[in-house]
Amino acid sequence: MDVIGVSFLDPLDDYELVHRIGSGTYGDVFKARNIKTSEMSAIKIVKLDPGDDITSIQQEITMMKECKHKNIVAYFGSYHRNTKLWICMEYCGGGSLQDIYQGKSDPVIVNAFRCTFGLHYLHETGKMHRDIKVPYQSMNALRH
Ligand SMILES: Nc1ncnc2c1ncn2[C@@H]1O[C@H](COP(=O)(O)OP(=O)(O)OP(=O)(O)O)[C@@H](O)[C@H]1O
Repeated sequence: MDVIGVSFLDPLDDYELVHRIGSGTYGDVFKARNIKTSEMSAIKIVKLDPGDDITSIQQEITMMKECKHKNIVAYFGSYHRNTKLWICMEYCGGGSLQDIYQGKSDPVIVNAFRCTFGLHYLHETGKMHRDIKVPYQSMNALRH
């Protein structure tokens, strides 16, 4: 079973695991530090057993690799070592977009996010605002 486009080197030569962030469908996700650059990373570690269907995980890797944009989580690379697949990506410490959407985050973040809905409205109505400000008050659920 070969996952395409992964390294067979030891990921622990490049990354130091800091702590476990959580777990998802495929395995645990760890916060990690790049040993050379000190850059923080999130690493998904997936246990692969012989005969496992790797189609979905391969799709996830391919999708991450293809998406290169400053506002999309960056893909750093993957390793297949022993029976584990390590998928390394940019660490996003701000919580999930769903938390922000539901107003469960820092008021500045929630309100900055709310502003993007305002921008959408302005663009739809053909208007441009050149001095958007972020309010710092209510934590009501977002209106959109
Ligand atoms: N790049 C990241 N930076 C910070 N935390 C992350 C990152 N990717 C995942 N996490 C966190 O790790 C945990 C597991 O994420 P994972 O993507 O494996 O599963 P999920 O999104 O919770 O569910 P599913 O596997 O069904 O998509 C979640 O708490 C998630 O917020």
